[in-house]
Amino acid sequence: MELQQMYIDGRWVNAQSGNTRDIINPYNQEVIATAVEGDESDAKAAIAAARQAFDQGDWKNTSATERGKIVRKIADFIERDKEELAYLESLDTGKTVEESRGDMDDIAGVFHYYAEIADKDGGEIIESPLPNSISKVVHEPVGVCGQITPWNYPLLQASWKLAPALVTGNTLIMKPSEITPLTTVKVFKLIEEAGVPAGVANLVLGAGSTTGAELSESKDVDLISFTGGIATGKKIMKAATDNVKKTALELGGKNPNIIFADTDFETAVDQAMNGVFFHAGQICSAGTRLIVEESIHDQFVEALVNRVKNIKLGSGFDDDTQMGPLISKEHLNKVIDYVETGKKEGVTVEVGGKQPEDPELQDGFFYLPTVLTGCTTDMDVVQEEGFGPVITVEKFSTEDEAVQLANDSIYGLAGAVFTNNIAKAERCAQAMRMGTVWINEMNVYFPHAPWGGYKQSGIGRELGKLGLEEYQETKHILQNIKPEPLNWF
Ligand SMILES: NC(=O)c1ccc[n+]([C@@H]2O[C@H](COP(=O)([O-])OP(=O)(O)OC[C@H]3O[C@@H](n4cnc5c(N)ncnc54)[C@H](O)[C@@H]3O)[C@@H](O)[C@H]2O)c1
Ligand SMILES: C[N+](C)(C)CC=O
Repeated sequence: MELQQMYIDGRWVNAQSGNTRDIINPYNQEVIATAVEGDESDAKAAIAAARQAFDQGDWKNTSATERGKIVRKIADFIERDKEELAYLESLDTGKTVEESRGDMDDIAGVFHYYAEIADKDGGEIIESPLPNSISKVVHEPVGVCGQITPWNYPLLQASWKLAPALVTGNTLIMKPSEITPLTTVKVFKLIEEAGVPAGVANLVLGAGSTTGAELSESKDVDLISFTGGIATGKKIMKAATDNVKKTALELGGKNPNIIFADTDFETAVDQAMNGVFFHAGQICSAGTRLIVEESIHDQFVEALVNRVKNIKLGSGFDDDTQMGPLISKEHLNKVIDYVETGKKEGVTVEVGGKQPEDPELQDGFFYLPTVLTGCTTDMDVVQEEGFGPVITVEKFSTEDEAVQLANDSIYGLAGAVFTNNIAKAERCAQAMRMGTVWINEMNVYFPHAPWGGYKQSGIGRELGKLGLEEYQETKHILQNIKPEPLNWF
């Protein structure tokens, strides 16, 4: 594969230092590509290009219709190159190629959605209390946007930032996770092909502590939009204070899934599995905290365990693989430590709880799908985001208790409730302090609906109209149409 380069001011460039980084396939640890490894100096060059393009370029004054057309082209190109993108995403992350194809459909959908709504906002005339005046509210781009993305959904998370930033007339610098840059590099080629002017969209590659930190700290960046872990989010928020940047944070989750006894049993078991073992649980909104009504707890756990034993681990490119590896050795070790913590806290490992022994999986970063019972809210395994194929099971006996357990968390990203009593489901959904609540559903998201977290799961929203507004300033323009002296002084 060709060297993965940065895209700065309309040119594909190497790092100023000349450094590079090997990109590793998590299935077998083979080097799949080499990427240039930028640092602060490359990030500064990209910020300068974005600043110049915003302050002196035409992008912000290009009509929203025209910007929408260009963003629509990006969507079309993603559809055209879907197979290549899906291949790269699976190679880089280990997820099944079927999942990656689904991601690519979602990603094209995000670019289409924002292309479509780009020119639907003509501002608003509002009532003015002053005589002879016109009062107007308009939206304008924020300016230069830093965008930092994680490794679990590399291109999906990038699309949630790129599409709204571009249609609203901002300029941007994106920094993908240093371990999964492949699809983001490819999409910048499509951005170039679609005719986005030089300097408007810039790509830097490199570690968070260098390139990412520079984007968060720089006084020339007006907005920082970050998706990733809570610890990094806190650092970014602190770094952003210096020039009071706008800050949008999409952070982690520890997402409860409440199962009432009156639910459709088989559906709830199936959805609970999907909710946590999809992409080996490396999903911010994974339903890793199962909260089951006491009367069906044992039966539910038994059904879950029986099915979990049959999950097929393997290469994302094999048709029968249901779950791929974890992203890296470092992350695998975190998941191992997380489960060991649970064991020390007294949980029962019903299934899994270790790495697989299958000789074919020894080169990859695999961990067995794991079910832990006997869990209580005071345990670290229940409170911390494990970000692996591990589900903790708690019991409840009343609706109030279920909601109270679900809300007992520093996180508030997403949650689910399974019941056939819709009034009860609605009451729970209202009481659950989370940015998304699914009723008899799990892990669904689409461009029209806002996504984001309550509490420490983040600040702001992506997707939907709110996801567009993150990239806009709001201006009130008041015009006196019959100016006269006030004669006050
Ligand atoms: N809320 C959401 O929508 C959402 C979506 C996907 C992932 N996530 C969260 O992301 C986390 C997993 O992703 P991760 O391990 O890549 O997260 P991470 O925080 O380690 O890294 C995310 C990005 O931040 C960069 N970074 C690291 N240190 C930095 C610093 N000091 N300054 C600036 N940038 C820095 C990294 O290089 C990477 O690009 C999980 O917690 C998951 O829940 C949240
Ligand atoms: C936001 N989502 C669900 C696509 C990915 C979270 O990790």
